[in-house]
This record gives sequence, C-alpha cells and structure tokens, in this order.
Amino acid sequence: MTPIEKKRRRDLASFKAKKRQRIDLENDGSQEGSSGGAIVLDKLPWNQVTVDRLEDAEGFFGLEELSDVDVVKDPTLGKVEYKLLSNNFASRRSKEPKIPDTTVGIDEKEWEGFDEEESETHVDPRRSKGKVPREKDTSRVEKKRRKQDKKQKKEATSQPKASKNTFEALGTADEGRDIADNEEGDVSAWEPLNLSSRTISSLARMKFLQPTAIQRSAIPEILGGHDVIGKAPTGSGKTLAFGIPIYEHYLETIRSKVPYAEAEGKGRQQSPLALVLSPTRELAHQLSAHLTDLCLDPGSAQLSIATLTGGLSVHKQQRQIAHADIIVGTPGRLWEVISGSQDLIDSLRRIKFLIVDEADRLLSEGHFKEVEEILSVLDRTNEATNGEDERDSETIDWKQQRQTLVFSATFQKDLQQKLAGKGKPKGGDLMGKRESLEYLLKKLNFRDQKPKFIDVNPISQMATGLKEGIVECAGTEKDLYLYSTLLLHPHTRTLIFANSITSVRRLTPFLQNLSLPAYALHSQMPQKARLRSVERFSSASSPSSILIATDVAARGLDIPSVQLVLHYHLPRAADMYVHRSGRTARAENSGSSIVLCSPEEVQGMRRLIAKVHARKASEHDSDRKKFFMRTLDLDTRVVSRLKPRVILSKKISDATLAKEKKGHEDNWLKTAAEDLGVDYDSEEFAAGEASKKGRGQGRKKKEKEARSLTKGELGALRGELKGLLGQRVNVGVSERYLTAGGVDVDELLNGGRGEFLGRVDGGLDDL
Ligand SMILES: Nc1ncnc2c1ncn2[C@@H]1O[C@H](COP(=O)(O)OP(=O)(O)OP(=O)(O)O)[C@@H](O)[C@H]1O
Repeated sequence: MTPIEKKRRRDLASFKAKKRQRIDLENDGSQEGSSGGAIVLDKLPWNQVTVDRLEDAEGFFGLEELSDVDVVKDPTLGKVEYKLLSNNFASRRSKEPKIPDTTVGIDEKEWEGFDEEESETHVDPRRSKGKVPREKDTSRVEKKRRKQDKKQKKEATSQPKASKNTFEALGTADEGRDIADNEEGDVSAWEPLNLSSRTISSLARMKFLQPTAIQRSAIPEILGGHDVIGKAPTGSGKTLAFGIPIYEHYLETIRSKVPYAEAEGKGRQQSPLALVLSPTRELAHQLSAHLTDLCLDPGSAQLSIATLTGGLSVHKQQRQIAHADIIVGTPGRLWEVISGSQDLIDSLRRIKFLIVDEADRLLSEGHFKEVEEILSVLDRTNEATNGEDERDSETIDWKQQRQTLVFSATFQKDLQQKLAGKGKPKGGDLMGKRESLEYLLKKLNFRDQKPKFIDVNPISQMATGLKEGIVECAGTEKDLYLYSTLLLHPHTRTLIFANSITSVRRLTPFLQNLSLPAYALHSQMPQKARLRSVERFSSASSPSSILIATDVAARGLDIPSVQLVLHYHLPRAADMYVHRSGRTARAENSGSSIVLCSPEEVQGMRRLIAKVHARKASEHDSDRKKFFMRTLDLDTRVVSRLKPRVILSKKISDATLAKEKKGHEDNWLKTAAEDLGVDYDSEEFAAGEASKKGRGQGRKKKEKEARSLTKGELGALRGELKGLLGQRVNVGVSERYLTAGGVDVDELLNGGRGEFLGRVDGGLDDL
C-alpha cells in the first residue's frame, strides 16, 4: 500500500470514528434541550439552492437553503439560537467531508477535516484559489489515481451492485456512497466512453442506462480535444453529448486541484469553464437545469452554473458569472452583461468550451449581431485589447485552447455538405454574405482545421417514434377543427404552434372558454409569465394540459410526455416543422404531429414534405412522390355538432380581447396626450378613426362590434356556452358520447383498427 493510500485509510478511519462520536453527541444534545446543539448562524451548513423548478430559476439565484435546523428563541435573553434537529443532519453532513469550513456546532470541536494533502484533492477551486500549494509529484500521484479510477470505473460499470468507496479513487474519501446504493440498474453500456465514476454515477441516478447515438459518437471526439459539429434528430440527447465532456473536464480540474485561471498560469480572475449560447430563454433555463442535474454531487463542491436570460439586474448577473463554472445565456442578455466589463470579457476569453446550441437558429435570425459581437471579443488576442494593462503584454491565443461545439437537429443542406466535406456550397462567395450561417461558422474560429462533423442520422431529422398527419380544413374553420382534434385526443399533453403572437393571444382564451386547460407562451409575455406557463404545462398534475405557443417554444424545449404537436399554421420553414414536431416523441418515446392545413397552405405543405422527407422517400423508393403524409379525416358529423360551442367561445374571446385592446389603446393615447400636453377624448378620437377609409377598416369594425357587447350580454353568452358544454354530443357511432371532459372516441372513429387517427384516405397527391 502506498503512503498516500495508507494516509487516506487513516483519515477515513478517523473520520468514521469522529462521525460516530458526533452522532452520539447530537443524540445527547437533542435530549438535553435547546442549548445542547446551539450553533451560530454563519456556521450552519448552507447548501446552494438547486434550480429544479423553472419558475424558481430567477428568484433564487445566489440564495442558499438549509434543513434539519430548529430556530429557538430564548424569551429571557431575547436571543435566537439555531439547533440541529436530527441525526439526518449528521448523516447528511457526513457525506460532505469536502467542505470542512461549513461543519458546525458540536462538530466544530470534533471535525478537523482531512489534513492538507487530502483536502487538496477535494478542493473547490473557487474557494481555495491562491491558497493551495501545488502537489509536487503530480505525475506519479496522478498516474496512480488514474489507475485506481479506471479500476473503480470498471467495477462501477460491470457490477452495478458493487459496494463501498467507488469514489475513493476520485479522492473524496466518501463513505459508502456508490453507484450500487442508487439501485439504478446496469450502466455498463457507458463503459466504452471511459468516463469517470462520478459521471457514471450521475447517469445511473438519472437512469440513463446507455448513451444515445449522438452521445456515443460525439463524447469521445470532444474528450479527445476536437471541435465538433453534431447533427442528430430532435430529442436525441444532444445536451448531454456536450454536457458530459464539460463535466469530465471539470472533475479533472478539481482533481488536479488547480483553478482554471491558475491552470492557465494567469492567476487573475477565475475563468468559467464553458459558455453555452442558447437561442431562447426557456431553452437556456432548461439547459442549466439539465446540466445541474448531471453535475449534482452532494459529496463535493458544486459546480456553479449561471443562467443569463434577463429578469435580473445586469449588475447582479455580472456578479453571478464572475464565479460561475458554466455560463448559459441568450446572446442579447449575455452581450449586455459582459460588454460593460473588461474583466468579464478577459475571463470569458479563457473558456475551454464554447457551445452553440441550436446553431442554425442562433447563428441567424435576430441573434446575428450579438453573437457576432460575442465571438469577436472571445477571439480578440490580449494584444488587441490595446496593451494598456500590464497583463495584456502577453499574447495568448486563447481560441487555440478552446473547443467549439456546435449542435442542432437541422443545418442548411449546402452547409451540411460542405461540413461533411462533400463539395462547395452554391452561391459563390459566402463570406461576402454577412448574414449567412457559414459566415458565422467561420467566425466561430474552430481550432481544428476541420471540425469533426457528426451526423448520426443523415436520413432523417425527425425522431423515430413520431407519427405525422394532416387535417384538411377551410381556413375559416381552423378553430373548429382545432377544437375537434383536441377533443379527439383526450388525456393528451398537447403543444399547439401558431405563427403569430396575435393568434396565440386569441386562441388561448378561446380554448379556455371551452374548458380546456390552455396556457400561452410567446415572446411578448413577461419572463415570469413565460416560465409559469411552461411550468403549468409541464406539471405532472395536469397531464392533459395544452400550451399554445409561437416558435419561441419550437427549439430544444424538453417537456416530459408531450404526446401531440398541433401546427395551427403551417410553419414558415421546413426546419421549423422539424423542431416543432420534435417537442414530442423524445428520447425513444412516441408522439404525433398534426398539421391543420387549409387549401391555401397545400402548396407550402407539399414543399415542406418534399424537404423534410425527401431523403427518406428516396431511400425507400426512387420516386419521391410516393412518399405521402397521412390525411386524417375527422368525422364531419362530430365536427358539425361542435360548431355551436366554437361560435360562442369565439364571440366571448373576441369581445374580451377587443375590450382589453381598447383599454390598452386608451391608456397609451392618454399617456401620449399627457406627454404632449393636449386633451384626449376617446369618443372624439374614435369618430375620427371611423371616418377613415382603407385597409384594416373591416377588422376594426368587427372589433368595435365585439367591444360593444355589454357585460350582461357577455354573461348570457357564457351561460349559453356552459349549457352546451354540459350537453353530450352524440357522435352517432355508438352509445358513447363526446363531451368536453373527453371520451375516447378515437377508438370509435378508428373502427378499432388501430390507425393513427380517423381513416387514412391517401397521400399528398390526394390533397
Ligand atoms: N442517454 C440517455 N438515455 C435516456 N434519456 C436520455 C439520455 N440522454 C438524454 N436523455 C433525455 O432525452 C431527452 C432529450 O434530450 P435533449 O433535450 O438533450 O435532446 P436534444 O437532442 O437536445 O433535442 P432538441 O434537438 O429538441 O434540442 C431529455 O429528457 C434527456 O433527459
């Protein structure tokens, strides 16, 4: 046994003895009364609040939580004391030998921690920066550790029930914490990826028993230090394909006990390890939550993740990211936060990983300017920061030390060909077209001459468990067909996509009036309301919930058990169809995607299918036209019986919205008039507007009519609708009836043939 191992054992034995003693003392203390376990506030074992609810993500940043502690007030002295409540605390604390400075109260006397040599191996670089002397014989110890780690990993993966000290090899000396205890099943399929036992343990806890295709292909390349462009169908686990290598790198750095900045020999402000760019706020929060889950390790210093999406003050976020290991952000807010601080820019330039998630979206529409700014400052060499600062006298090409990882389910076809090394894209000098994806990819400055392009499924971007269908209807009857389709899918978590915010605003109350649990999501909602909608929609207690969203929800959102995606409008681009539909049938699950298609949208639908399924079709048959999407015939008898409900609901929601709109307009005009110092008379203004002719007057007239409904009239309409919703609708198929509560008529309409929905009357050519 080597001296280090002997020492580790000695420390472990002494730790166990002290822990026993501590528990005894705590038991005694609890019997004796409040004074037995009294401790001071700042010595309590605070834990970082983890973000497990989207809604909390913003409000709890920077806060810490605590449990198993009683607050006791001494009435005579008026003093407040804190007392450890139970042995749970003791056992919980015993799993945290790495943070001795938070061990408290009675423990304070008992716990001395591992001595320096041992504690160095567990040290949180953020806390220990500058204090920890570097180990002298790193290579020998590191070699030994690696060997031991490998052995432990083998045990962990081949014997999930293996016992004790799986983590000893990582230097945590963590008692009894092992994969086996988690009882998560056989994770040996991860073995070829050669991951650390801590990562394997996290995967086991998450019950991810094997890597997905993109994880299997991308992780070794990233661990091997390559830049990677990864393309894989929606819901196929791309987040962990880059998340796992980042975590591995983090663990490696912890093991080598050197804070990142020090590791780079700079010794200045700590640098984050990774920067993840996300196109939407919801996705950013989700990515953070997913990475937090992976990196959750109660026995060690927590990796810190900062999410920058707006909602908190820029100053607060600047402070947050100054200590973060991973930063996840939307480009606009990220730029706002970093652009004001040269120190932050400097530290970001030293990141080890730059991740561009949903790359094709991020590098185009709307985000172009900020992404370009961010990439420019990341790539600026120190010299370029004008050399005023002494520190900048060294020229370090940080981008050469940074890995760039780009992921999406969709990439432009010509670009994809280029990346795959198959010829040049059309269109001449792409560098000249500033707003092109390729231009920005060039700006990403891959350190590899040619990044590894991994396409795990070149045939399809769609998830394998996805079924697709079309419901044909007149443009004016979309609301009716939407409602009918929803009723034909009872007990189904459904995501409805519309092309405009106005439609989302209109459809939400329309469905709510029909007693359906519908929530809205669009970019003009306040951030808190956006997160609340996603949380309510995702809640396990509402498995039949409905989210009506713009394409802000199309990318990356991973909401459990979405079984149906309904395209109220045909998506504007084929890749958006792929991403929207990808909100269902995720991670080996099945799901359906249905387009409500009006005659005006048929051409677009044909083009979309040709784009999305062209390769699939040519795989099976040389004649592409043979590929078709199912047309789903709703029973017109059912649909027509639902019409009166739909008419009433529309009337009510139109009236409510028109009144709200008028209220907003009045307020706006009043404020504007006040600002200008003139009187505002709404009647006069309305008369002036009415006398105008031209576009939009029809809509305005309708709005006026809707607005003119009195409260009493609205109440009567609501009553009438309530009556209708209470009535059963005879579908004429059997004794079973369709109600808003949702009877399974699906089966009836399918004639028990197990078809997707309704009769399949043919393909695209029949449209
Ligand atoms: N190895 C695995 N085994 C089982 N489930 C996994 C595995 N890896 C990831 N998952 C789960 O699969 C789901 C989809 O993962 P993720 O969100 O990373 O997909 P994605 O490929 O990024 O999708 P999108 O293209 O829509 O953004 C998540 O719920 C995730 O927890």
